[in-house]
Amino acid sequence: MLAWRGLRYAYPRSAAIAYPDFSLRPGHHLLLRGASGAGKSTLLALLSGLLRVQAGELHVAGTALHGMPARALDAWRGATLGVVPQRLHLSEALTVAENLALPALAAGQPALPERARTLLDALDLSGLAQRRPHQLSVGQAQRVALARALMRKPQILLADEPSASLDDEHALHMLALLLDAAERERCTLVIASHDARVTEALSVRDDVSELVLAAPDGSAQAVENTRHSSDRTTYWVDEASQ
Ligand SMILES: Nc1ncnc2c1ncn2[C@@H]1O[C@H](COP(=O)(O)OP(=O)(O)OP(=O)(O)O)[C@@H](O)[C@H]1O
Repeated sequence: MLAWRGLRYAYPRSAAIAYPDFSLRPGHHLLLRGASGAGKSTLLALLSGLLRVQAGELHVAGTALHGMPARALDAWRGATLGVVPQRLHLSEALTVAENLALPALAAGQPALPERARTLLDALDLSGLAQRRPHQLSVGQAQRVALARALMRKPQILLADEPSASLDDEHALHMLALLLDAAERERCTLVIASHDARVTEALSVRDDVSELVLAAPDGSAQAVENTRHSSDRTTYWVDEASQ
């Protein structure tokens, strides 16, 4: 479902971020961890085709993204990925129902109101379809963003720092909702987080792999230690090579 080899990305006038080769076990979800600046957001942008692969191979949901033209990437992204961004990016000018319709409409597809209703019900948002984002609680807004990400039945659900700025109760609830949604919708969940509460909550699951990126500190050496246990895999990357 997710695999890359020799994957590197360099921003202009910056050293390349080199990612260790990785292949997600079938049926697993991915927790992407790492210090600030280690390259988590860059990796999410590569996985979602927002950044183009500069070097190496990247396979996401059965598609080779390396070498794919930008237009094809756009169409692939809309049909394959659901994204819950850290800042939810709900449109304030639109109602909840309209926010949910947006991904399909933007792709020239029908608005799928039935699908929206089903998701709103499943996420305990029934009755809020005509509200605007500023009329929602933080938790409700997050669930709307999750519903929007699920609208087109994605194969991969990406969540960037889903617990940021949430208290313990809401953070764990959001995590549970993501895992439930992934199970119900049969999609692979990719969570980027440096929240210890998320790590701890996911550590009891035997269907979550972790990829841990360390902040580059100037060392040019790449070191990868792979720790396997019977039911869990953690890849520790001590340095991103330059
Ligand atoms: N647009 C950009 N131009 C230049 N350098 C960038 C750009 N975006 C990110 N970087 C650099 O690339 C490296 C990886 O950044 P990235 O945002 O992927 O890290 P991160 O692990 O997501 O960090 P955080 O947890 O703080 O969000 C950092 O050194 C960052 O300064």
